[in-house]
Amino acid sequence: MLSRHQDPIVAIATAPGRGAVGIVRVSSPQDMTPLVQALCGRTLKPREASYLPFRAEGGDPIDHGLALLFPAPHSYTGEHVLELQAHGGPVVLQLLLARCMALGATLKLRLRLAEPGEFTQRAFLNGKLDLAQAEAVSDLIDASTEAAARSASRALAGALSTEVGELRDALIKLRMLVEATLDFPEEEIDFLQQADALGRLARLRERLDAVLARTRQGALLREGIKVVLAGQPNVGKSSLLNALAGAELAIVTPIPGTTRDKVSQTIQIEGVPLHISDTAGLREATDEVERIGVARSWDAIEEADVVLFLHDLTRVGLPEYEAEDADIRARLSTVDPARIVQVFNKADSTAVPEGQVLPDEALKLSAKTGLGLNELRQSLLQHVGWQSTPEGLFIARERHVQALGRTREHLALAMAVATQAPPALDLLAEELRLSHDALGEITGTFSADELLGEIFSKFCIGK
Ligand SMILES: Nc1nc2c(c(=O)[nH]1)N(C=O)[C@@H](CNc1ccc(C(=O)N[C@@H](CCC(=O)O)C(=O)O)cc1)CN2
Ligand SMILES: Nc1nc2c(ncn2[C@@H]2O[C@H](COP(=O)(O)OP(=O)(O)OP(=O)(O)O)[C@@H](O)[C@H]2O)c(=O)[nH]1
Ligand SMILES: [Mg+2]
Repeated sequence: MLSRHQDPIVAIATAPGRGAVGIVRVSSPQDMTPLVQALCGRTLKPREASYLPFRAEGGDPIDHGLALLFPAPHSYTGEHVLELQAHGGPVVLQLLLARCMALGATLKLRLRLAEPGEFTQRAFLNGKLDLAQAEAVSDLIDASTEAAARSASRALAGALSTEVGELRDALIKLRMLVEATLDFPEEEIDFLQQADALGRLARLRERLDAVLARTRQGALLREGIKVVLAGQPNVGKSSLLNALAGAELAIVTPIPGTTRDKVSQTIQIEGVPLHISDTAGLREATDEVERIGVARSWDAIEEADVVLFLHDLTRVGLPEYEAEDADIRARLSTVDPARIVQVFNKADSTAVPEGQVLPDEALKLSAKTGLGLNELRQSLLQHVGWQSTPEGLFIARERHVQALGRTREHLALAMAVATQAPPALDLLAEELRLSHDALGEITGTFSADELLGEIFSKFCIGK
């Protein structure tokens, strides 16, 4: 039975709507000469643009455009690819698409509409791209900042894949040593001493840590961070959101309890997306609407990467104000302190109470004048471990960070086993296998054959 991955697929490749040029693209594992002949009225030279009419059923042209044939395997998908580059009107492109589908039926090609990402999926299945590169294609298209686009392009060119590949090669060498000792005990390979397996493990983990750190940066750039503005009513949360966003997004009034719903906006600092939420001031709510708003504030705090706990400098020290702040502090005690940043707002005001000593790490700023906002921005980036635009940054995903984390865990377990005397070789082999599996998830290239190939190419099995 033919799998759905063997069906020819077709889609409009360009964005919907009007455009100067629009492309309909077909990818097929089978030769496309009959389709090309019927549609273009002639055969095409490989990888050469031909200007010709795209013919409707009766022979009339749907449009005149450029046809391009990329014979397999030298195409984006690794299959035969036909591109019809037409005028970019939505109706023209729909007609071309429908014509391809109709010809597919007549010629019994099993041609169907492509699913989202299916051309790139084929590129992955045919080894044109690995999984991390395929993901980078999508990240490049979705990039909303220059930094994101540049780093997605680097990932597409294989920056993450290369790093992972180097780790994988080192891991395979280690596995070879251990598996060989297991499989050929008569060889009496004392791999621990002779091959310095422990040293190799330690070096591998060091390299892994370096890749993990860079991958985290890449993931930050892609996923961004969730920042929540929290604190008593009237401390200036909405004013701070507006100041950071540079727009009047949330309503600001001197009336405590102005904000009731969560107001969110994504801004960027040094290309890192910050998803900022302004929330209802935290207090014992006086009505049903506010009560729900405050409950949402707490939900937002739970989910945040960073909580900006805002205070009002003009009121610090006042007994009633301090009592309210203490209540909030008590409830915030369940939140990891590393996620909380203390911010004292209204530093522009002359009414700052005398003799007030602020915590060392606290930030003083003014949402009104913008004083201290740059320090806040830097502090936010620092808080999530952003290192100012390192050269060669590649975009990455939380999935990659997680996979590298699991790779590291199994490596640490392997090290623990290897340090025992005598080491339990089967356990060691298992932890290394699990580590290798986790690493392989990133590029999607893991296969047992690869490992066996390495082992048997280096050892003389006939001995
Ligand atoms: N018109 C058009 N532009 C496009 C694409 C496309 O499919 N069509 N792309 C995609 O959506 C991107 C380019 N990606 C591509 C990747 C590989 C090959 C290709 O033909 N590869 C062959 C030959 C390589 C070579 O000549 O060096 C190969 O891999 O063997 C084509 C496009 C962006 N621009
Ligand atoms: N002097 C001074 N006043 C400020 C500053 N920031 C905010 N305010 C004033 O403080 C009052 C409350 O500001 P908001 O931004 O609405 O405060 P909030 O924390 O969102 O209040 P709720 O929505 O009620 O929780 C307004 O009158 C602002 O003009 C500041 O930096 N300096
Ligand atoms: Mg508000």
